[in-house]
Amino acid sequence: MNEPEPTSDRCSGDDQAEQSRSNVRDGNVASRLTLVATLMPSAVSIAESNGTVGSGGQRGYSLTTFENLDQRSTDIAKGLLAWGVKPGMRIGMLVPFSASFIELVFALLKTGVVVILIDPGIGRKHLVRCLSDAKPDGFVGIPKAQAIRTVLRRRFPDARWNVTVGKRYCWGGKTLDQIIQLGKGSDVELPMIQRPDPAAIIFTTGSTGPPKGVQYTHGTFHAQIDRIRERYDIHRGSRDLACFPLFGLFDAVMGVTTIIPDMDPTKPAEVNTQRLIDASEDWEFDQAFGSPALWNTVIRWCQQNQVKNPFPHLRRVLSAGAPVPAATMAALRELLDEDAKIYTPYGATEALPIASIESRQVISETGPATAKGKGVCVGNRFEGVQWKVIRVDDGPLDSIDQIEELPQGKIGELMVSGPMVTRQYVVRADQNAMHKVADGDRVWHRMGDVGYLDPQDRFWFCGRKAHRVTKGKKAWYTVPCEAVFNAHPSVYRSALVGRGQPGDQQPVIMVELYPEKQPADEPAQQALIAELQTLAKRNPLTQSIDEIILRQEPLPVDIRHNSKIFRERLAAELQ
Ligand SMILES: Nc1ncnc2c1ncn2[C@@H]1O[C@H](COP(=O)(O)OP(=O)(O)OP(=O)(O)O)[C@@H](O)[C@H]1O
Repeated sequence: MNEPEPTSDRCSGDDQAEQSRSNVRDGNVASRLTLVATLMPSAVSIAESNGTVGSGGQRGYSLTTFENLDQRSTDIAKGLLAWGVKPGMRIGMLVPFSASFIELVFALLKTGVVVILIDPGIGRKHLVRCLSDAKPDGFVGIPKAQAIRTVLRRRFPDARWNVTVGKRYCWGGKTLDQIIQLGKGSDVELPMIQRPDPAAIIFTTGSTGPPKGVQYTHGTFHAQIDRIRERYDIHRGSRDLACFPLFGLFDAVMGVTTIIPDMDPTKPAEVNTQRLIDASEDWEFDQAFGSPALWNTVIRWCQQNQVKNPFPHLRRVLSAGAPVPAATMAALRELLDEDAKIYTPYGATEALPIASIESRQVISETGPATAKGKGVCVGNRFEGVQWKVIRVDDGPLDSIDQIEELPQGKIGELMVSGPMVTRQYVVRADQNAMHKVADGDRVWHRMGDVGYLDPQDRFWFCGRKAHRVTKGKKAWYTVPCEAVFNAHPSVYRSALVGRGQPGDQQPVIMVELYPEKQPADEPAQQALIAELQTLAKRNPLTQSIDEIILRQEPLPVDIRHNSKIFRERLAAELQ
């Protein structure tokens, strides 16, 4: 079960000091929660809006202290072990993001099982397929999820350990209450877990093919937590508005209060901003984590309602998963305290966090370069990350001897290594060959992103490797080319797509206009296309792009970030 890990994944000096100071018993990432619970037992760990509103207009919250969270997750873990669940089994989580979700994930980690985590935002079809491919030994799920699991039971032949969070109907297994009772009455010991032991399988978004199941070890989580805490200077006692569910898990082990707002986390663009403002009044949160889609909605709402300072205590905004345009950053800054910082971490499910940039740099320096087609600067590396830009290759690269590292400034594909970089896919394991490069003890992960490094060792993202358009030796990259068209005032967003087979493609630009800028008739449409063609001709990056299509419908994007354009679908429309 213990795979070899690079030496850099071992405890850092700080970790060791913290571990010995606090008697953290093992390498289980959940042991950090136990440590926090001993340091600040009665502090609020999770405040979850419960949908009630008092006579004075205040919203009701269900509160969980760190001690409660630690104790209940231990009871559940012991109950699962007493029932017969074994470390190393794979258990799927089918509980929507909530205090209960956080508690259950810690419980499963304490049990030593491998938690299968899937963002429901990836859609029903992908969800069932991913879960089935992960071959779960059981599920922890709400009644609705267990009912669906029962109907689809042939897809999950090994799923025998099923816990229902709520009322159990005709399907087997136990209820969560029964598990807690079992745990309370049991003297079973929690297993000793080491950092290289597997902790979770987390799925990618599936922007470039079906989602892949990434194996996280406890060490991966430790590295993520340490790097995020250090770089963003996060301290115990902070209060985080968690609009991006998984961050609630990190908050708990950092001693940060998680405030779960009244919103559907799978639809961030539909957030009700007034409810976030209410949460700010109630909790004075100083940190918030959300996707760019969420911040866009917040900005628009505040502008329309002339709300000037919606979150007066907020000092740290983390916006992850996709680039945040300079204009969005500037608009968000307008709403925040002058000292507030807005960070955009860069990374992928397989490797997070890799780099980060702060809004001031984007607004004053890198954003204008992005608009000219230089790519999106995602910032400099987190400590412990190593990266290389190598010549683009569409095939596997088995070992480090097969790569060709490119000089600074040249566009190639990015590969990374470090303790936060996962070593393998365990679902769609065939993809390991395409993404992993062996280098002695170390494994490099090929991000599937193209771009270049600048003289300050910052990475400039130029798009996905799979989305580049090629003709002979010539390549067009999505982000730089699209930026040229996005600069036109009528264009909301655009997508570069190839007509034909890779290596012999014609670049085509598909354009989504602002709704109010739709041309009224055919001549107006032709005039707009001509303007865009002139814009293309003026820039060496795009001068060979002749074909421009104005789409009537919006470009297809992922729901999770509302920004990852499904270019494969568009390409299929063209063929
Ligand atoms: N700050 C950022 N700026 C630009 N792009 C980003 C940023 N952060 C993440 N990304 C993009 O998101 C990708 C990682 O996304 P994720 O792990 O959710 O899966 P995916 O790559 O979209 O899906 P799949 O691998 O299944 O195709 C990165 O490789 C990069 O392309």
